[in-house]
Amino acid sequence: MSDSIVSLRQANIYQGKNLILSDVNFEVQKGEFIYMIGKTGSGKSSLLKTLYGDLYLKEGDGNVAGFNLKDLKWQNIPLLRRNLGIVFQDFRLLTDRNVQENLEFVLKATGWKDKNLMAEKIENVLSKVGLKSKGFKMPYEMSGGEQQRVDIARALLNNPKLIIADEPTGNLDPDTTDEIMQLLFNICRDYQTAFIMATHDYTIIQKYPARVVRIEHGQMKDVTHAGIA
Ligand SMILES: Nc1ncnc2c1ncn2[C@@H]1O[C@H](COP(=O)(O)OP(=O)(O)OP(=O)(O)O)[C@@H](O)[C@H]1O
Repeated sequence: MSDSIVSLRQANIYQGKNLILSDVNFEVQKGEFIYMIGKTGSGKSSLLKTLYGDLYLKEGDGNVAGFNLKDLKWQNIPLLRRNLGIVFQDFRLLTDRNVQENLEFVLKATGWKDKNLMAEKIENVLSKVGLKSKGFKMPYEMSGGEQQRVDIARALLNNPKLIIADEPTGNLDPDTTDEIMQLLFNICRDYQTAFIMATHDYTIIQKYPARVVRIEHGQMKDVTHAGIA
């Protein structure tokens, strides 16, 4: 079986009629950690949205976790998302529900029914992110770092092959950023989960080196060995 989790070939990425990125060729293998850098407005989010089916791939070929982006029907988008984890800068937790209920909400929405299995799974992902027995907490009772851990736990619920993280440390102080980066790298190593992480923070990349792609002038380039400055 192929270990390719993402494959884009000669992909052109549009926002409406505007061509944002052209001729993108991008491969991600199982268990790979990749940083995506680029100035504000360069097209990072547009690319990530294409990978999780929020933007339609009009030109070129694309495959993500076994789903062909080119003939992805809207009915199949939830199925694609079930194979991915998505982590945002602003956590996006439901503020009127506790941690347990936030996670249960996602499980139910993705077809889980058995109460005991759901409780087991929730305990399992919370322990993976170091929040065992914190299920009763409300989001507003938690620090930014803890909320980001819940967001990561939520992304892990369906054992994704790929986690897409759009600036996951953007709202965190340097110490908490460190904790979250260690957590992401541990998940990548222990479960062979691939990561694509958009970031503006080059100190993270220096501290936790991995493959780097840069989005610039409507193109994507692999700059891992070229330096990031
Ligand atoms: N919904 C939209 N409709 C039309 N154009 C959009 C839309 N979203 C983004 N764009 C445009 O697409 C281009 C790329 O934006 P995108 O959000 O992908 O950049 P980015 O690199 O993720 O930026 P940032 O680092 O600020 O998040 C920008 O010119 C932006 O104005």
